[in-house]
Amino acid sequence: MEPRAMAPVIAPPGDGPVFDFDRVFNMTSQQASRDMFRTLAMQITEKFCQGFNASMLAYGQTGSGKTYTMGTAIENMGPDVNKTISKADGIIPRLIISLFGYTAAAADIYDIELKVQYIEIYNEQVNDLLVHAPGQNIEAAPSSMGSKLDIREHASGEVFVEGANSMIIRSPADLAYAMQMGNAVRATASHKLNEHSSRSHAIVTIHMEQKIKPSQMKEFPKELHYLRSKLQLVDLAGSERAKGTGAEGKRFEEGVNINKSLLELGNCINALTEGNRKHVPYRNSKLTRVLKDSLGGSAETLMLACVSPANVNYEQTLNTLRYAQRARAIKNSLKLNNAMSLQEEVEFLRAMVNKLEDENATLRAQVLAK
Ligand SMILES: Nc1ncnc2c1ncn2[C@@H]1O[C@H](COP(=O)(O)OP(=O)(O)OP(=O)(O)O)[C@@H](O)[C@H]1O
Repeated sequence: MEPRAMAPVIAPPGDGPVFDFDRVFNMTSQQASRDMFRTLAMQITEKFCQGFNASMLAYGQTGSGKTYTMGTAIENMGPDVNKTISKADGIIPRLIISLFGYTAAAADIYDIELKVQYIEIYNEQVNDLLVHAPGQNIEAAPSSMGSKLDIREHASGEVFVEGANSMIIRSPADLAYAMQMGNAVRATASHKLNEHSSRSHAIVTIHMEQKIKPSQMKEFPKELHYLRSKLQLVDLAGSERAKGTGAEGKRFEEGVNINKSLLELGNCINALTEGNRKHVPYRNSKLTRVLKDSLGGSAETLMLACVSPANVNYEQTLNTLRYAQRARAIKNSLKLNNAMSLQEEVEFLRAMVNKLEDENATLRAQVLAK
């Protein structure tokens, strides 16, 4: 969220407020445009692959295009993602392609492990969306849907969702499958629970661990021998005015919880921009607890503000722009995640020694065979 060069300025006609942003995409912007891809997908993929935490949040009123732009609703991605990507596919499928482009290019240098988690926060409850085993029929009724998961923090400050399933991903198809599974579970639940898919915050988290290959140890400085990073992709629930919606019962409760969590997110943003980092109220909602690492932490964070061009939505648009304007003022300090615990370091070195011994044995066998 740190300011970058060349911020375009938009202003409503007359003496209305003026907002500045890093980039503005208008109604003619295409998902596939290089600009959109470079600014959104590539920028955070690059940081993530370099070993920094990264995150992207889509904020805006209901129906403003958050899911469409993020590409959370991956539908048609098959094993060969490059061939199946379509003009309308959003950021996530494009990000998957650049991510696997990197892992292929770095395969001679690092052993890379990727894992994905997919959760939603609905009515202040954290639900796991990866509830099926890989390969299982994802249309089947999810067994553990509705289980309440807890958010915890490691001593290092790293936030994690306790008990959330992690799927190892070895190919773009694995990641697309995980997304499709999560979406199917969300859709099943939304059928049961009053269309809640747009009433919940959806969070995809990708963890990457990179361990240098023994043969490359001498080529790279020690701080690049081990990298661990986390990428969070967040499709926030739609912000809505409470008054005038006529919502009652469950719908009203959902609205209250969405507004409360978005308000708490706004409060954290305010505290961070006021420089009062000791009293950032992360603990006031599940959403802010999960996003603690990404907000005001050591992550590269990008907020996407989705707005409607219609006059009737002027007030909502103004609110979204104000929200994004404040978020933009947060200054994160990027930090490389290359620290290992003593135990991890011992295991890492042991694995290196084993690999070197294996390589030596193979070489010796080859020499003897000659
Ligand atoms: N740039 C766009 N081009 C074409 N169609 C779009 C675009 N943005 C959104 N849409 C369409 O508008 C509808 C609403 O968009 P979307 O579901 O992405 O909104 P949302 O902000 O995620 O809503 P909610 O808060 O309810 O989840 C969808 O049918 C989507 O396909």
